[in-house]
Amino acid sequence: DNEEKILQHGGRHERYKIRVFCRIRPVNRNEAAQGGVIVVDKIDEFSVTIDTPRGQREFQFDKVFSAGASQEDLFHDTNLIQSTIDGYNVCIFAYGQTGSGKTFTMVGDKEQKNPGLMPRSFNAIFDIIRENSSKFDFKVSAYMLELYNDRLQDLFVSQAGEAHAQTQSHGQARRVEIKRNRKGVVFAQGAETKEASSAQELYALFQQACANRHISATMNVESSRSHLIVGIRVESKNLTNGSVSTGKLSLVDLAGSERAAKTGAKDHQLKQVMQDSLGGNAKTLMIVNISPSECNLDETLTSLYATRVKAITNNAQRNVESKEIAQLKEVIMKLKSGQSVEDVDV
Ligand SMILES: Nc1ncnc2c1ncn2[C@@H]1O[C@H](COP(=O)(O)OP(=O)(O)OP(=O)(O)O)[C@@H](O)[C@H]1O
Repeated sequence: DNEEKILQHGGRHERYKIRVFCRIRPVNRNEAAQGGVIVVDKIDEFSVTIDTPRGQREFQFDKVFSAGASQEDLFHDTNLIQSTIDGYNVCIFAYGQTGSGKTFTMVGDKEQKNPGLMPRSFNAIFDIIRENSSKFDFKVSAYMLELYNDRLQDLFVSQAGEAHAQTQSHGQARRVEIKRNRKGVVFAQGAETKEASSAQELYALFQQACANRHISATMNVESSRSHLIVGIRVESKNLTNGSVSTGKLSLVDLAGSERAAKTGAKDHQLKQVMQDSLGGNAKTLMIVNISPSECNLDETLTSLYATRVKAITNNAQRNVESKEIAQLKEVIMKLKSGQSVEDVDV
């Protein structure tokens, strides 16, 4: 098991090494037109070599996917959906230069003939829910954000809707801010959350969110400058003992890394979004996407050096609360909303 688990405190905490996958995309037409010289080679399941003018460099990963690897292969090896249901913070993100295959990996192609990790995760969440519905009550909700020029935009609020809301609130734009709760879990305060009761509903929410992006995710040069953040909360109540656990799956399609590096100083919000994923309490998987071609050699090397984070260990922690605490919270909620609290509640 490459998760390198060390159980502590009755299984509530585990040391979790951040996993890093490397995915090499196929040569594209543009690269073929420039000669199509390939400088990247997957030499075994865990290693890639890069031919540079100064000699060959070798990089190690938890897994390497060559140009022939399918979307199914990649999703199969991520293996983190059960953890989300079990109450962990899980983060999967794609890193790499513009055009290296981040969106293909996370979302898939435009026609969804080859769906990526997001739609596959949506399906897997509801498959697991269906299998366990006799023992647990589940609630799935999502928020979707775009981070553009260091500003967080709620993708469930259309820009037309936002303009209307600003008129109503005397020009005050609704703000989404990244905050951290007492357990250290990062959340997007002020972001609209929507419930979904099937994978299809979740996908429809995702499509609605994409329609509200600043720039369409395909074709436009500008697309590479915005980060897409999809957050999915899964709350499960154990029907036998009443305990409640809340897991969060964050799926992040980062902006092109070469631009992120150039505007690095301004990316404060991105740091907060990612802070519980890197060195925090999440189970994190980073996928570094690279081009195989000589013409992208410099960016490929930069990406590979930048993602050598194998030493970072997270303290993954389940978010479970006992039946008693869950009940107390319910009582407090009722009191706050002015309802009476019966003896049986406590
Ligand atoms: N593994 C792959 N197999 C087939 N096609 C791929 C693969 N990876 C990427 N592509 C294709 O290459 C093109 C660029 O990929 P993609 O849009 O995913 O790059 P990106 O890293 O998200 O770029 P940007 O930073 O500009 O958003 C797309 O047309 C995509 O379909």
